[in-house]
Amino acid sequence: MTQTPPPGAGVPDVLAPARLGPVTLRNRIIKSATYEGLSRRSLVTDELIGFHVRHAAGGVGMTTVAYCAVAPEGRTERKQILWTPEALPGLRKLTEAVHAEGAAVCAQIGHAGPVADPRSNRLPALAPSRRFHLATASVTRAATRADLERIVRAHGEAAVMAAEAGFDAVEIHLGHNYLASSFLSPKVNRRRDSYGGSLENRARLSREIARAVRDAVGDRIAITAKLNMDDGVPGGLQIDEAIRLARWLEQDGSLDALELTAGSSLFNPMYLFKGEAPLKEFAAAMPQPIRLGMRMFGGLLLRSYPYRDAYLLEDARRVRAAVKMPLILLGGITNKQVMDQAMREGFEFVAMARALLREPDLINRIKADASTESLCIHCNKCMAAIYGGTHCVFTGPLGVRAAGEVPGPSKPPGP
Ligand SMILES: Cc1cc2nc3c(=O)[nH]c(=O)nc-3n(C[C@H](O)[C@H](O)[C@H](O)COP(=O)(O)O)c2cc1C
Repeated sequence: MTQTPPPGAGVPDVLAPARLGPVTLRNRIIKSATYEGLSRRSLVTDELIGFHVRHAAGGVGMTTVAYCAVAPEGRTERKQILWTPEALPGLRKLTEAVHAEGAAVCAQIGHAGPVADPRSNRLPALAPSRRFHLATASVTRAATRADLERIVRAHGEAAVMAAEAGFDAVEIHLGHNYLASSFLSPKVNRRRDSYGGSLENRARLSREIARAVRDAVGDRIAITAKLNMDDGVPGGLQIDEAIRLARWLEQDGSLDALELTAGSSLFNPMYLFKGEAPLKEFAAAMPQPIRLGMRMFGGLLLRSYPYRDAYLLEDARRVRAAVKMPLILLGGITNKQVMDQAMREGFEFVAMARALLREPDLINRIKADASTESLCIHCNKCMAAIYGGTHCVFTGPLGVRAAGEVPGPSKPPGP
């Protein structure tokens, strides 16, 4: 006689250890990249180490060092970490400190392309095609074939350095209209060569980068990519094409998992986040002349969207149905119920950003009490803090809750 499986049988426990490629994480919860704004002269600082130690001590399975650029012109701003031999000692100190807290550590690698600030970098921003962009108030330079070869190679070299520095994983940035994602976008990519036009051509750069990273490090570390499902802009990449690309990436075998994201730092940043648009705070944090542009046109760029838990789940379910490779659900994961839902729906991992900026120890609190609710209210004011040390405006730079602060009210359920 066959026994009826207990409810939830076969569904992984989000708090139990899990394999990500060659690495075992202590649980299935990943701190997703939130640009820390804590590097100096493109090198690691003690503040950056402290930031990740707090998240590691707070219970996540893996923390992600945000956006480390593979080329000087690919930094969003000049002080951002760049993969150079001089950066290695600091990165090594960081990975050792995170490991000492029992967490794994991933480095997000990429090229900001048209999102890079050319004034800060003192180099023109690269894009598929030459074009003026309101978000950076500048004209991009069309990448040459030699640029693309150099950038693909640089991703492989960055992954080798990451492995040498002790990282457990790298996450390739294929989202938010950064360089690889801007090639995917029919709106931004107007090329007539083999990198433009059909989806096969627009996807070439992303696939070459993933292949170069795999060829460079093999199975020494895990390799993931953060992939847009929808740019959130008319004429941009949309879910049907993203699904085709996810299938190709799966077939290529270059990646151990895909983290699913959405939105465009060029045209529609709030699509990434949902919730309130922190217009005033953002304008105040921007250097001139972007500040002026932000005051005048910011409302066009930063639109508010209603927030709900697991707000990317609908598109992510479609990707889930199309591929077998491990997937990381991101976007409005704030409590155990939503994490359990993600596991039930077949996602292998969840990734979290704002709720962990609000409370770096949220996962430990959830471990102690599964009914714990996040205190994050999705005001998105943390976004405006990225230029001077990313933090929650309520919690402060050290991620400390106010004395006596208690968990907030429940939010509306997700989809
Ligand atoms: C302050 C801040 C900085 C961010 N920086 C990055 C980044 O450097 N790279 C990246 O891919 N995503 C970045 N993100 C996006 C987050 O990784 C995540 O995709 C997004 O916040 C949605 O997840 P959440 O609902 O858990 O916050 C950032 C988000 C915030 C709030």
